[in-house]
Amino acid sequence: MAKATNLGFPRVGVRRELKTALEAYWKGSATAVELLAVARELRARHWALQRDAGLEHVPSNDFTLYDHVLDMSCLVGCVPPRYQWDGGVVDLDTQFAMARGRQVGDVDVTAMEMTKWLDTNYHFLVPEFAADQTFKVSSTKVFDEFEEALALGVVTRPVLVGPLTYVTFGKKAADSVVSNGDLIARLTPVFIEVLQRLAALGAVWVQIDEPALVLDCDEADKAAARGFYDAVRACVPSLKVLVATYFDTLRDNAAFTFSLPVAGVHIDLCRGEGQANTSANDADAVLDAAVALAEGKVLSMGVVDGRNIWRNDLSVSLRRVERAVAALGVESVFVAGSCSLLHSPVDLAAEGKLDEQLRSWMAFATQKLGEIKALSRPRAEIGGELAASDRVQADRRSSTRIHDVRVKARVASLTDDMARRQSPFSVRRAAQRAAIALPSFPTTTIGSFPQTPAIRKARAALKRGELTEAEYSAAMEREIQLVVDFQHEVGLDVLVHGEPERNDMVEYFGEQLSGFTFTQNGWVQSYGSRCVKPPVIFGDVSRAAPMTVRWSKYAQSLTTKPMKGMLTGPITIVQWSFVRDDQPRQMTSRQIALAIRDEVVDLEVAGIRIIQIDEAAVREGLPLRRADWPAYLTSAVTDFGIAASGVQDATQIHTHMCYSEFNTMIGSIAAMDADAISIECSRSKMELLDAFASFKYPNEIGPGVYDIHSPRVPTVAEIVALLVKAVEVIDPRLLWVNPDCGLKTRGWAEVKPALVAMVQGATELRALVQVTERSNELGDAVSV
Ligand SMILES: CN1c2c(nc(N)[nH]c2=O)NC[C@@H]1CNc1ccc(C(=O)N[C@@H](CCC(=O)N[C@@H](CCC(=O)N[C@@H](CCC(=O)O)C(=O)O)C(=O)O)C(=O)O)cc1
Ligand SMILES: N[C@@H](CCS)C(=O)O
Ligand SMILES: [Zn+2]
Repeated sequence: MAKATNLGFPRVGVRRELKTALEAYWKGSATAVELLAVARELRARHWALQRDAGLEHVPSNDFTLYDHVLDMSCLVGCVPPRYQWDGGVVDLDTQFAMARGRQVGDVDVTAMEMTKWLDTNYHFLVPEFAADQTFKVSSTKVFDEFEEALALGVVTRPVLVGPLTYVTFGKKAADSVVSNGDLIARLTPVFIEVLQRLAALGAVWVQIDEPALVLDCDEADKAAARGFYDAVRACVPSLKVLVATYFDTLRDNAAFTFSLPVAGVHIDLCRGEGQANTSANDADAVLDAAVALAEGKVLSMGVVDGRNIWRNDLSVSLRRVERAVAALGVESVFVAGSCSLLHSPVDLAAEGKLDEQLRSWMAFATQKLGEIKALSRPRAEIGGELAASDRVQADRRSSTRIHDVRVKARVASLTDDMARRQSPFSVRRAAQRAAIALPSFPTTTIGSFPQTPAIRKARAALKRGELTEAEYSAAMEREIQLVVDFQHEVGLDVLVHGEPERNDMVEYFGEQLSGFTFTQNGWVQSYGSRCVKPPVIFGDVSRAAPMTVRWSKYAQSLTTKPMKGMLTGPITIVQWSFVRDDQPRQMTSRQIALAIRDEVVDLEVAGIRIIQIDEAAVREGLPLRRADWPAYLTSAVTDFGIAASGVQDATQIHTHMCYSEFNTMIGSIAAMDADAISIECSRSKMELLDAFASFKYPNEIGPGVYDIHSPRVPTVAEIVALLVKAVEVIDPRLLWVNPDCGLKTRGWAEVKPALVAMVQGATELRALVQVTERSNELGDAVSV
């Protein structure tokens, strides 16, 4: 009936083969040839899988060794000067230096900035545009991979990040007056050269990803994008271009997008309907509007959710496909995932231990290929699939496992004052200063310490039944002792237990909360070789028993210094889980907020005086359209308040957020009213602090002083320079000193010197800036 197509497939491999190969290469235990062989094998496997599933359009260049936006920067030769690129083809080690920084011999370069890909937990490397930025074709990857697939008998649809999106998410040098339009114009001949070469190699279709079109778009940027697509049409008329949009609907950009001179447009028909962070969009209305605009074009229908694991309701989706086919004709409709399947785990068949009923409700990337194919076929041919899908949907709807009347009653009985601390910040601050003795510029870390192979081995052994619970606990307690000893030795002021017992900051809580289930191999790439296994929320959430108290209590027993309790907040748990799609996300996060509140109160009762509730993903969850922000932010602030406000004034609540631009939501961050917040700042050289400074953020703040996502060890001078920048804009009495984020991805060899440098930096700052606290009222501090 219609064409079965796909926008992108996960790269890591069902057993995270790419991760293993990359990390071996970085460690020096594998050669580039070995790494590239693994990559080639993965590509071949994934192309074969898609071809064998019957897909007619299979993507290429969706694979990457690190990040597809980094690949674009290499393709167009956008390599910042600090990498001393020779201007030829960007080689492997230059690419990895851009991704991770490099510190070898005399060479010491920082990595490029990394940030979230729209509202996902995937991180991309932010393109950097110099004032006089020029572009030229500087990589052969997209051609090589097209030819590689061709040799295997698959004519693929190469994928490129579109110029509007590439430029929108890039960063211009501070001294630059170049506009997005200028950059798009400079990129146009480079793209045309690439597209001409692809056409010459035999490409029929090319997919140009423009998720920027689901954002609030500038008219000038849209005009520049039109100029680009006009030029492509004129210069490469034989190539059919599919403009792919996803993660939200096009709304006021729909008419513009469908008016572009391209062969097809892909739209996301899964966001909205209770899944996105947006006000619910009626997918039928979105589809009807698109069909009306798609005259003469292919409409690619993103009906299979690329960002969740629930099985598709084939009856609902098929009706939509049939409506589009009736209006546009069979040749003009593609069936597809809503976005690249990059955001889904690879294969449900790799799950040996999932509860059978829950498993029957799920589909991972491999299963989604089957759903796409089924939806492309005539109704008469898929009777069996439709009946099975209807059974699954009915089973899920009527399951008693989903609903818990006690949880619903507790949410219904919430009152406004449960979301507010007892006293305002200035009163709490006085109580906290009396209860917790700290120097000026107190030093702390974000929570995790290196997750060493020994820790992971112990956990794997526990899972296999080779270690008893008691043996595992003893091993984790030894790790905690080690981490506490180290923090004493270095001289940190507020200690952490190091989170050795956690596989992941969200999955760990998901494993202990009712209403969640979790997978064995449901890995999804987060950045580079780093993956997460998002837990699955299938029902009402509650806390069966304390989750972290025993570890924090044990850690506190080892020291007289304050031991910070460590929790993950409700918005982050929702954002980094696969979320139920049968109720609004706000209801799910409210239930989790109550569970976290109980844990916070239990930590306080256990003697923990500082408790951090990580809301690392609160910015990432911000809806893509401004119109949807108020509802999300109001709910997020309330959830945090509910989680944080069960404690006394003297208990200090911290929060932590990473990789975010905060300008857009600084008022809401202030309204969360955490006593202290730590944020990522160092890759952006404290630029992110500007939002806090210009807002006059009222509470305490710890701007990250070194980048933990890079193996590079910072110098004391660098840290002091960043801190001096920070005291220029932030009241010094409010300033904390901490890294950007948790240290779990680093090794001790890097963490030790880095934290020594950080504590030394704080000491030097104390000598440079004396802070006198004359009263509890802020605004009259003296800094010299
Ligand atoms: C802070 N960040 C996080 C994000 N999202 C999360 N869900 N969690 C986060 O912490 N998003 C933003 C940032 C940056 N993103 C990440 C993402 C991932 C990591 C990371 O370190 N991932 C680890 C995997 C962590 C994990 O689940 N570990 C498990 C399983 C370990 C394992 O691989 N076991 C082996 C056997 C081990 C052996 O025998 O030696 C196996 O199963 O094969 C655990 O510890 O138990 C990664 O390595 O990718 C960080 C930041
Ligand atoms: N407490 C967590 C926060 C990461 S965002 C950690 O330190 O890893
Ligand atoms: Zn973080």
